[in-house]
Amino acid sequence: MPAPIPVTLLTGFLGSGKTTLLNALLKDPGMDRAAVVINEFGEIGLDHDLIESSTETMVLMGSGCLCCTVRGDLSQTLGDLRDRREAGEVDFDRVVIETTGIADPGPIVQTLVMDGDLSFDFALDGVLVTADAATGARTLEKQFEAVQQIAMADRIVLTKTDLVSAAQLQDFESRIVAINPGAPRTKADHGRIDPAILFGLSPTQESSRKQALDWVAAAKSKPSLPPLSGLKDTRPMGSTQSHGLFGAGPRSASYPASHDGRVSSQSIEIAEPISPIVFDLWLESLMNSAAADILRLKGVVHVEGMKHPFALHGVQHIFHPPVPLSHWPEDDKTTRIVVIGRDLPPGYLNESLAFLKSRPPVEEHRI
Ligand SMILES: Nc1nc2c(ncn2[C@@H]2O[C@H](COP(=O)(O)OP(=O)(O)OP(=O)(O)O)[C@@H](O)[C@H]2O)c(=O)[nH]1
Repeated sequence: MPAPIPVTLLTGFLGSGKTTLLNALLKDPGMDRAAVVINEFGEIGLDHDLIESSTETMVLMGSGCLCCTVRGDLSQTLGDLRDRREAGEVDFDRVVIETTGIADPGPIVQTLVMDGDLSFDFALDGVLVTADAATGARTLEKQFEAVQQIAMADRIVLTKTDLVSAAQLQDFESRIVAINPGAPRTKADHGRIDPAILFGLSPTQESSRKQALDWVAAAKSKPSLPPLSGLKDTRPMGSTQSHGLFGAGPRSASYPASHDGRVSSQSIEIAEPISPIVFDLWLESLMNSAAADILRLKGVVHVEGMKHPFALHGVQHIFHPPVPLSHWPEDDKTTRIVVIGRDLPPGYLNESLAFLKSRPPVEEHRI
C-alpha cells in the first residue's frame, strides 16, 4: 500500500502571518509538489489571490470556518484531490491546509484522523502555528481560539519579531511556553524560514523520536504550570463535582479573565513500565471525564510485557493509533507523558498522571 500523503495544518490567529509564510514556503523548490488547500471565512475568498502560486494544485474551500461548518467539505476536498491524483490529473506529494485565523484546529485534526475514507490516503504530518510577536500577547488575552491554536501546535513560527524589542519577544515566548512547553519555536522573517524544519513533525513517526523526547523534556522543565501570566485562578475549587478516578472533575463555573489562564499542562516521567490495566484505566477515565478539555497529549509509553514503547499522540479525544518505537534504546524504560488541558481544576492533571504510578491490586489466592 502506498504511504499516506502527509498533511500539514497551518493555523494561527487572524493576521499572524500564515499567508506570508505560505508564500515564502511555496517559493522553495522543495515545495513545488505541494497541494495547498485554503479555507476562507467570509463571502469572498481573498487569501488565495494573495498567494503567489508556484504550485499547480491550489484549492479554495467554500466560505465558512473550516473547524465547524465545513468539515464535510474538507473531507470532500481532500477526497477530490486524491481522486484527481489517482487519475493522473494532478501530482503532489504533500498537502498544506491554511485555516482561517479563527479556526479551532481540533475538529480539523479529527477529520484527518477519523474519516475512515481519508485516513488511508492522508496522514497528519503536524500542526504549524504562526504567533504574531507584535500583537500575539494581547490576542491570547482576548481570544481563546488563539490559546487553543498555540496549545495544539507541533511547531510555533514566531512572526513579526522585527516589530518588537528583545524583552517583549522574551515575554511573549514565556507566555507561549507556559501554554505549550514542548513545541519548538522558530522565527520567520516575513515568512522566510527553512521549510525542512516545518515537516515531519508528528511524533507518531518513528523518525521523529527525538522530537517526541524534546517535547517531553521541555515540558518537564515546567513541571507544574501555575495559572498563567501571574493571573489569579478564579475557578471555584469547592464547587466542582467528583468524576472518574481523579477526584474533582474538570467542570467549573467561572474562568479567569485571561484566556491563557484557562490552559494548564502537566508532565510525568515513570521509570518502571506501566501496568497495562492501569494504563487502560487511566486513559479511559481521562477521556470519560475530560476528553473535550484535553487539548493535546503526547508521550512515549512503556507498558509491562511489551518489547518496545509506543508513541502516544492525541488531540482532544482523538488518538492516533499507537506507533511502536522499535528502535528505542533497550535500557531506557522511562515513560514520559505530557498533557495540555483547558478549564481543568488545579491539580487535576497532576492527580490524573500520578495514577499511572499505581499497581493493580494483586489477587489474593485463598487456600
Ligand atoms: N513586519 C512584519 N510584518 C509581517 C511579517 N509577517 C507577516 N507580516 C505582515 O502581517 C500582515 C498579515 O499577514 P498575513 O500573512 O496576511 O496574515 P494571515 O495570518 O494570513 O492573515 P489572515 O488570513 O487574515 O488570518 C501582512 O501585512 C504581512 O505583510 C513579519 O515577519 N514582519
